[in-house]
Amino acid sequence: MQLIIDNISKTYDNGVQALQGISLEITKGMFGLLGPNGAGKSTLMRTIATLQNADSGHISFNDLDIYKDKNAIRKVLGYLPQQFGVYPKMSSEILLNHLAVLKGITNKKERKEVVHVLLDRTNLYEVRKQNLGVFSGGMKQRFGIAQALLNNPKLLIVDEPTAGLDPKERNRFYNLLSEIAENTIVILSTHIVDDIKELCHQMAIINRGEVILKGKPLELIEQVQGKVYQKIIDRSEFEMYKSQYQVINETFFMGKPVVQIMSNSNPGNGFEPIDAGLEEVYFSQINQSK
Ligand SMILES: Nc1ncnc2c1ncn2[C@@H]1O[C@H](COP(=O)(O)OP(=O)(O)OP(=O)(O)O)[C@@H](O)[C@H]1O
Repeated sequence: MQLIIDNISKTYDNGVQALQGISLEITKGMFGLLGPNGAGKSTLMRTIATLQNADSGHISFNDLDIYKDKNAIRKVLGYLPQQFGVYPKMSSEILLNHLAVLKGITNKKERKEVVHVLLDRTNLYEVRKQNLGVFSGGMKQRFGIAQALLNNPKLLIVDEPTAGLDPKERNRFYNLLSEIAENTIVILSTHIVDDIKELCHQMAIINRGEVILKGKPLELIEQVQGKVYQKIIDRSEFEMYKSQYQVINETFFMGKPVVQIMSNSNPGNGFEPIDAGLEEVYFSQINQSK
């Protein structure tokens, strides 16, 4: 199973270059696409989902050119968009049943079974008669996954699904996604570093429409380990540190400003080495590509 994204570019009518020569090879399992707001994640997700065309480049799934045969790809595709609206006065069972009809499950008995299996799998079976309007954010997202799984997809695209979920719901959602990823390609777009850390065996960071780093999270972390230092400073000193060091992040520790830098050797001057993780990988890339 393989999705190949080859040199995809897209400029919107207003002149924004949302994607600039994106190339990625994605295999079975969970792939994390990480980037700040406006990086181009949703544009790429919609493009893969065949909801909009790229200006140039190719995308193929298992040797199938997705633009040449959009229907073929739609048969094997599940998609949870960033803004997923539900009918608030409908129950999850009824709406999922309607959506199943739209996806072509015409046999009533089969449809009922599929709907029940999916509600059960997303932990919504008990609340299947409740109106979607009273669902929490996490429940709505799980319903979003249930509808995306209706056609038993081989490629599942989820666009920023964990924003706004509390830690418990986020964990529950991670469990669901990782189970699906056992035999599916799942592309998870997110600006939340923890999502990638917990779930993905392969990842890419995109910024301003370009892939600025790709690889396996653990290997990328290894590359920065031993090179990140931090120091509590005075707020007024930020600019000075920025001019003297390769600052990757400005953060806080118990309300005090902390500056984090990259350095191949110990910079001294009160800086302490830190155990670098994916966050440091992310910030070092994003801030370098500014
Ligand atoms: N339909 C559109 N018309 C014009 N510009 C657009 C359109 N959609 C997105 N853009 C612009 O393209 C760029 C990439 O947007 P996109 O939504 O793909 O980024 P994103 O990484 O998903 O960000 P976010 O997390 O904020 O959704 C942004 O500058 C955005 O303003």
